[in-house]
Amino acid sequence: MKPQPEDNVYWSIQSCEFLAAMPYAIGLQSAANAFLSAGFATQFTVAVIILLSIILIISAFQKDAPDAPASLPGLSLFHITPFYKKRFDFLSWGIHATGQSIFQFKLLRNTVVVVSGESGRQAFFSAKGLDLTEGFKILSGAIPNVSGVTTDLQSRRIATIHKRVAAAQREGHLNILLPHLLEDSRRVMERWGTSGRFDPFEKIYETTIRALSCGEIADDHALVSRIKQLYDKLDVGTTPTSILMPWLPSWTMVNKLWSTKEIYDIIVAAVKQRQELLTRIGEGEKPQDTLQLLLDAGDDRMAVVGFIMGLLIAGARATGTSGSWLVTFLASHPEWARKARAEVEDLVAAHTNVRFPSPSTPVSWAPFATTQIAGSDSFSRSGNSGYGLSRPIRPTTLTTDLPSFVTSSGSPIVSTSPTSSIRAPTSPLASSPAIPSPTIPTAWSSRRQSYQSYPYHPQRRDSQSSTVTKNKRKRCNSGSGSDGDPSRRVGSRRGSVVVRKEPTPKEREERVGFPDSDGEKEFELEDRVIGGPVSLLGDGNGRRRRKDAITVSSKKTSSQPQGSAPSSPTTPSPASDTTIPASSPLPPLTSSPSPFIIPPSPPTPTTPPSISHALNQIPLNVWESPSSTPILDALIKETLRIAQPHTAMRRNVGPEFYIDGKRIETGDYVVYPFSDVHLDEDIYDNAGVWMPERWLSEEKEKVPGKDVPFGYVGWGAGKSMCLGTRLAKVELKLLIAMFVLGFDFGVVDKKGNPIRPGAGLAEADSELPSPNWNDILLCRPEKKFWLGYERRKGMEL
Ligand code: HEM
Repeated sequence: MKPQPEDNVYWSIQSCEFLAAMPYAIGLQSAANAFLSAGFATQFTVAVIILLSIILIISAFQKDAPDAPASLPGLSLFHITPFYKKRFDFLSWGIHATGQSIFQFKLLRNTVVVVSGESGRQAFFSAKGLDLTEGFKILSGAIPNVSGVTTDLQSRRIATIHKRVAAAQREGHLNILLPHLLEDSRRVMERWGTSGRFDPFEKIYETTIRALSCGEIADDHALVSRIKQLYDKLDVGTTPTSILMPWLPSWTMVNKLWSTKEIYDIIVAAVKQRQELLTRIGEGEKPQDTLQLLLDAGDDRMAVVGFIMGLLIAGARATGTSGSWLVTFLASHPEWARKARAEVEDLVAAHTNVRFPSPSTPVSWAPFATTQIAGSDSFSRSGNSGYGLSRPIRPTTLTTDLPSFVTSSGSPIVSTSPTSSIRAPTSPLASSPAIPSPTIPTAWSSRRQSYQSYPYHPQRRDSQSSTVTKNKRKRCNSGSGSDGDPSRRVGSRRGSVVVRKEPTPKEREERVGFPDSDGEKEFELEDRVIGGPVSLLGDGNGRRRRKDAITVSSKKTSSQPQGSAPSSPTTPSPASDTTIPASSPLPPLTSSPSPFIIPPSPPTPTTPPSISHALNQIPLNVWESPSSTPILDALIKETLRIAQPHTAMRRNVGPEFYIDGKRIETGDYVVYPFSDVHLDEDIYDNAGVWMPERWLSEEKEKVPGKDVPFGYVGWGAGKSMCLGTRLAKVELKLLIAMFVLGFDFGVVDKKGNPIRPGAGLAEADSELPSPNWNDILLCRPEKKFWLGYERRKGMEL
């Protein structure tokens, strides 16, 4: 019987025949043949593309639920690249395109909800279900991905890491770290030579490695540079494909894997090296650094490696980036560099026995009279005037301030005599080179040696310490130093006792405040070494503390507990105090063969005091006290506001909840761009302009964002505040202090010419570096720039 058309089976067969014939009709059969005969890589790629297309088509036809955030218009495939490559522009566009403060888009199968506005921000930072670690996993690709070591960590492991981060920032540990951080900055800056130019985004990062790792890495410059390169490769390898499809064997993915492996190997080798050292020295003195802290806490090797790998990104990279921007802003705003320099000089005057000359020392900056090279960025040019410019920062659509022109001319006039007259500077920055006292001993030179005393250092000298230490102790105990003149005070600092002529009240007054760019000042100080000891005591736990600083004067001999900074943040009175505070953290000195430290050599009376030596004497609590460092604090705060392009990323681990009436499903990713609050003109006047003064207003109500919930999020907010704030702030302050005391500097173009306003104001202005919020990690401007610098005459780093 002939099948009838109504017969379902008949029509099914007919349909099948038709479908079977169709590929021939449209050429798909030959495509299928080509696909089957292609290699695996092609087959794989084609399969992925087909799969993605299906997902995209399906998602394009999905309708938003009534209480769901508005979806971005357009095909979601086109949202992926801008989210990673032009994030600031993309998110701003999203808000305009949807007309909503909260919207969503798709990253393949992942829903990402973007939150903005005050109430959205409040909900975002307070929501219990929003998890930072889960959010970063998929949305940020810059973290080296080693499952179980840096990613996919159990919450117990994460809690342990947080505990260790806190331990690494306790006062005792920071006190130990402080001189090492200064020494790192000194070594890095010493390598720059006396003048030249450098790319801050390449060079500043090098100073931030030690605090979160160990001497084995931080003391090896080649290794530090290599790590920087490898983390840069991770950044470059962070493409949408490598983040969203990590299983796709693309070239960037392979590169990323390779870099991750190399970083891993470097850190594993350093940890192994330390463990071998510990076996060798047995009960002997252990190194005192963050790695040791982790090992002492009983963490296994993988936990230690994970900590260092992860925090070199979360911590060292963030600190390096902020440091790079800080020096860049200072280079563009000499008036602030001057203020920072004056503040640090005041700290030195108030808390140390080192006397740099009066801030009004007459030096006109003549940069680059001699040419040296920092890294490969060499250039040569003859002497010229300094840079000076207040410049606007315009992340995208932002307002500007008016540039002000400052200039300098002439050659440096540097006195080498402690009693010479000093003329006022004409350069904005070149205000106060050191007139080194030839009689203050350099405890720092001995500290430099301490770095050679690591057991793996080729020049280690183990056994020379005890006699030196004993001899010095004897000299000190003789109580020499009192010459009966009450205006002279005597202090003991690491192997020396210094007699200093007390400055008159007028002289003291002149040292305080910002340098007077026109005024003429004279200053006279006398420093005389009369010998000196340092005694150290162990604390019974294998750690040594420097014993009391010994102070001898015509009236009294006093001692002060050592090794701990005074707990009160109040600033000790400067020279009127007869005791030189002994609270600055110094590497412990001992007669035992330490793997970390060797005792100081006898003081060399002719060596000038170095900046790092001076800064090291400033107690930790002074660095941390807002009343001691208002300028440095304002600089940091403003820099984090305007040059931190962070987008906070979270995943809702459940349950679902609402933000601004819009439902956030369990599993959704939620992001909040910091630009939403930090560039908000309603909170910050001239929000796009770098203006540290906004944080210095004496009237509380004028401090921006004071009454706005989470009005400033530079260190995070809510339950995910930055856990490294304390360390990062100290690191940044030390960095600025070293830089402004050691150098005159300014922004230069590729030919090495200072970028400054003048006849061609508009061009010069457009040349100046301005944060690029589309660069999601560094905020680095698209146009390359350099900082030109010249070492200040007479200043030892
Ligand atoms: C200038 C340097 C630094 C800046 C600007 C900075 C900024 C931030 C910000 C904004 C957050 C919150 C991120 C978010 O909400 O998505 C954060 C979190 C964090 N930071 Fe920092 N940070 C810096 C240095 C450091 C350092 C040195 C460490 C380590 C010692 C560190 C450890 C962390 C950790 C562990 C978190 C995650 C906290 C959590 O999981 O709740 N940071 N940081």
